This record gives sequence, structure tokens and C-alpha cells, in this order.
Amino acid sequence: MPLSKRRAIRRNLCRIITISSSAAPSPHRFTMSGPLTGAIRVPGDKSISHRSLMLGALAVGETRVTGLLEGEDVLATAVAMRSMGAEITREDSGTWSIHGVGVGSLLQPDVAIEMGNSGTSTRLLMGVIASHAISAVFTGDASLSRRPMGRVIEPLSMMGAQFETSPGGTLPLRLQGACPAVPIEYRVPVASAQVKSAVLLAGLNTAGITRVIEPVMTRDHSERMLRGFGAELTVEEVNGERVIEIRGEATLQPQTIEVPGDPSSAAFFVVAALLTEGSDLVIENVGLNPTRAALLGVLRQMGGSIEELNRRNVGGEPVADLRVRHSALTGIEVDPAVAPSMIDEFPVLFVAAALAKGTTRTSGLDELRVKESDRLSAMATALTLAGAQVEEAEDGLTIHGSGGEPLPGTAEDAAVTTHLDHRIAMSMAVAGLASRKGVLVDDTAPIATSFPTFRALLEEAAA
Ligand SMILES: O=C(O)C1=C[C@@H](OP(=O)(O)O)[C@@H](O)[C@H](O)C1
Ligand SMILES: C=C(OP(=O)(O)O)C(=O)O
Repeated sequence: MPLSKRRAIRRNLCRIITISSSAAPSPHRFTMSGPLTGAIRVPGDKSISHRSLMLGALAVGETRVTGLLEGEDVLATAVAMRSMGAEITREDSGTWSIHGVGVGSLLQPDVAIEMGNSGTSTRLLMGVIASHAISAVFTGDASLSRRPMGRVIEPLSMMGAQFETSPGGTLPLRLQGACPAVPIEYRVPVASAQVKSAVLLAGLNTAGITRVIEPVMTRDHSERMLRGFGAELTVEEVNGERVIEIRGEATLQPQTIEVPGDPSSAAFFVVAALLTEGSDLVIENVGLNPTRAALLGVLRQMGGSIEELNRRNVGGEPVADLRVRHSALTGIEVDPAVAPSMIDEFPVLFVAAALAKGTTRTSGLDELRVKESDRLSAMATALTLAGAQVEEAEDGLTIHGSGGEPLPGTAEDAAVTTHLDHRIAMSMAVAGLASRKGVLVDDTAPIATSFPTFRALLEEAAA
């Protein structure tokens, strides 16, 4: 494709992202609806979508992707990969085509890499660029610019990359990749798939073996997909820790990828159906990778009726249709060991807990304080405003549920604050369905980062 056309497409994608993320706040009151019924499909998995674009751009030849999540976060990754030389187009059928440049052959981006709200794009791309002979400036929105980047800067600096950051190791920052980079052994100090993936991706263009030790297992989409693209990657369990080794200077083979539905997006509909009387909803094609699916077990422990139908494999990932029926929930003590396998689902679990009978206690959730917002504080404040009984501790929330009684909801002029966090907005939307006055959400615009069709699907399921 000629350079001028590539630049025009890039400008277009950039415009889509800039327009939606800088739009004026878009408040909305979510109110009680009829039962959620029928069959719906949620959009593609965000984690798998990011990785498809990155690895497709690093393969030699054409990767084709169906079911890609077309949310702002993933589009930011597409723009970034294009700015480094990959040819990325969306066909009218909805299939995405990626012509990769090959590991080691990324081009110097001529503009800053604008990451919007997306931590995954930022941290994984820092890994990709860290072992290439290019430099890049990363920028993001107000939420992303507050998030800690030291956790990836530390291992990537050990590999030879150089950083100039804003105070506190945050964005905007400049990264100068190291070429050749040095292979390292790195024990991930926080349970983070983004940190693990950043080091593995840097290892792709580093001679020799890069070893990542994961004391606590996190989502393994990077390992699965790197292997799928032909990288030499091994995983061993040694003394209860996962040891992942990748051989560098890899040649990646292009793939055909079908992205399954995002379990983190399905979670809002699972909880909404459990809480709404008369609901009997099927959510089709939901990814159920065990490193992502712990919410379902927790909700079942609380008494939720969730069946897995038609279990199958899609693109190397386990998938099923979920049938969810309205259920009376009971509060439980949530085992902190499940946290990494449902890390993004806690905000909506807190909503389920607020409607359950009895008390739900959670702990070990310090990581929630450094997501798009401080999710412990944001959810404690928002649920309290909607009339729930919540106690906030350093590493978790204790919630005394209403026993199935609707929450009072928020007063006419009182909106809950989403802090540029899509998951707070959608969780409080679900709370609105179970509140007498409904819940006024101050800004629904952030929902477009991960689930642009959320409101339309909610209306469809409740119609
Ligand atoms: O690797 C990924 O795709 C993600 C990892 C998680 O972040 P951490 O690695 O910071 O826990 C998760 O919260 C995020 O939504 C997506
Ligand atoms: C934490 C999230 O995403 P990211 O870190 O990519 O911004 C999320 O989607 O809940």
C-alpha cells in the first residue's frame, strides 16, 4: 500500500480515537428494566485483540483476525502498530488484515504513540519497542497518565532500554529501545500479565533465552498466542512457580485468528441477569480461559445459576455459551487467591454483593487501586451513593447486601463518578437496573474503550 494511503488511514483512525475520548461527558441514568432474555453476543476479547494486532504486526506475511474488539483501546494498538510499519486494514466483512514487518523490523514512528486509556497497549508496546532500534514517545489520557509504569520500566531497563519519564515514572514518557537487548531472568513482583507480557515481547527480538518467573499465574494469552505464531516458548512449573522461557530472534508465522467473546464484558450481563427478576439469558461464545473465568465460580458459590453450554475450543481458547437465570444470591468470603483470574470483574462483583443476602468480604485486591481508577475507592463511593452498605479497607471491600431488595438508587441530581473508568461506568449501570430510582452515571463515554455496544445490547436483552 502506498505511504500516502497508509498515512490517510492512520489519520482516520487517530481521528476516531481523539473524537470519542475527548468528547464532552455523556451522563445517563440506568433504571430498572424488564427481565433479560434471549441470546446475545458480547464483543471480542480485549486482551486477545491487542495481542493479535501486535503479533500480527511482528509476523512475516498476512494475519487475518475475525471478532476483533473494535473498542478505543484496541484501535489505539492498531494505530500504534501501523505507525511502526504494519499494514492494518478492516475489510467490509469485519475481518481485519495485518501485514506484518517481522520481528526486528519495526520502523521508527514519526509521531507520539497515543495510547488513550489503555494500560495493556502501553505496557505491552513498551516491551515490543524495548528491543528494537527505535525510540518512541508514549502519551495517554488523564487516567493512563496517572498509572504506574515503573513495573515495566524496571525489567526493560535491565534489558538495556532507556527511559525518560514524567515524575513518578508515568506518561508521557520517551523510550529508546536497545539493540541488541540483553536477555534477562525476571521474577514478576506483582501479579500482572502486562508485566509478564512486556518482558516476553521484549524477549522476541533479544538473542538467547529470556526467562520470566511468575509466582502467581496470570492470564496466559501471550504464552498461548506466541506459541501459536511459532515462537519457541516453554512453560514449566518449578517449586510452585511458573517459569516461562522464550527464545529470541524469532521468526513469527502469520495466523488466522478467531477472537472469542470477552468474559470481562460478559460479566456485566451475567450479573445483570442474576439480579433482574425473570431473567433467563444466553450469552454466546464467551471465552472461558481458566485464567479469566473465576468470577463464574464465585457467583455460583453465592447461589447464581450459570450453566455452560456447548463447550468448545475457539482459536486455542476454551469457549462456551452461558445460560444465566435470575437467582437469590448470598454473601460469601471471596478467596483472595482467585483475584488474578477475575481482576477486572471485581467492580461488578461488588454490585452483585450489594444485592446479596448477608455480607461479602474481599481482600488481596491492592492492584485494583492502580487500574483506570482506584477501583476500590470508586466503587465504595459509587455504591454508597446508590444506597448500598460498604466498608472500604486497604485491600478490599466488605459489603452488607440488601438481601435482594432493590437499592434506593441515586437522587435526581446526584451522579456517581466514573473517573474515566469504563468498568466503573458499566458496573454502576448494572447497579441502576437493581435500584428503585436507578443510578445516574456521570459519564458513559469511557465505556467505548472496551465495550462500545454495551448500551445497545442492554436494550436488546431487556426488550
Ligand atoms: O494483559 C492484559 O491483557 C491485561 C492484564 C490485566 O492487567 P495487569 O497485568 O495490570 O493486572 C488486566 O487488568 C487488563 O485489563 C488486561
Ligand atoms: C485494567 C483494564 O485495562 P488496561 O489495563 O488495559 O487499561 C481493564 O480493562 O479493566
